Amino acid sequence: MSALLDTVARIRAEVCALHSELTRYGLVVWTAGNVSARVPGHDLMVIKPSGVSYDALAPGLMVVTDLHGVPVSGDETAGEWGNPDLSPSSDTAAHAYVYRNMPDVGGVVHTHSTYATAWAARGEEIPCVLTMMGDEFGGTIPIGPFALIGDDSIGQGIVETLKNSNSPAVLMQNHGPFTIGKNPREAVKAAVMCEEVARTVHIARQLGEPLPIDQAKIDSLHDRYQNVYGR
Ligand SMILES: O=C(CO)[C@@H](O)[C@H](O)COP(=O)(O)O
Repeated sequence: MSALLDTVARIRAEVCALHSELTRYGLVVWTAGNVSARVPGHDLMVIKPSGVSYDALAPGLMVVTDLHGVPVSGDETAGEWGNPDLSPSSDTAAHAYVYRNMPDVGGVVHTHSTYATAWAARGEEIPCVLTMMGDEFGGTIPIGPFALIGDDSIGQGIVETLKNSNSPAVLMQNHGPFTIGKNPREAVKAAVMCEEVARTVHIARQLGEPLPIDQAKIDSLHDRYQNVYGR
């Protein structure tokens, strides 16, 4: 049990700190965005509490839930994880559905970053017209279906859209980006990159028609960035 407690404490600190990246890169306003992480080897996840300001977050406020989004109570965890006054993020069901159905995913992020959400509002995928998109997304950033918040609907849309895609980002229609990664830091990185390319392609569109990149070249970019870059 103590190894698990240590692991959860480390992940709570990591998830808490990663929310600073959302504010640092201007991806969120007020409390509208969240990061979660899987607890490896356990049917547990750690996620931001709902409605708490980013500057008030602390590791001990991160909520531990099972993979159905149900908070794990203090009784079950020797009082170490319970936050009786805090609810997990309102997007918890979506994050939990992703962890249940995508076993390789270790982190999930949701924001309403401006440019990516503007593409989502139009229901338009972002075409792969930048080498940075080939690198990070391996193609277009797809649109997911419209889904209401609160149950598995958003999670189903994320999984259905991303399971056959290279992209770690999906723009849920009329809502905003959800990103995944093998760990929460990678999911945050995808959220940062998603907003950056959404902004750049939007600006390019104001000036003319962006040039597409051949799929073979996109595949080459993606392979290099995923397997060679930074190693
Ligand atoms: O999309 C929405 C609401 O429309 C959510 O992303 C919330 O804005 C997240 O708030 P928390 O419950 O995570 O504080």
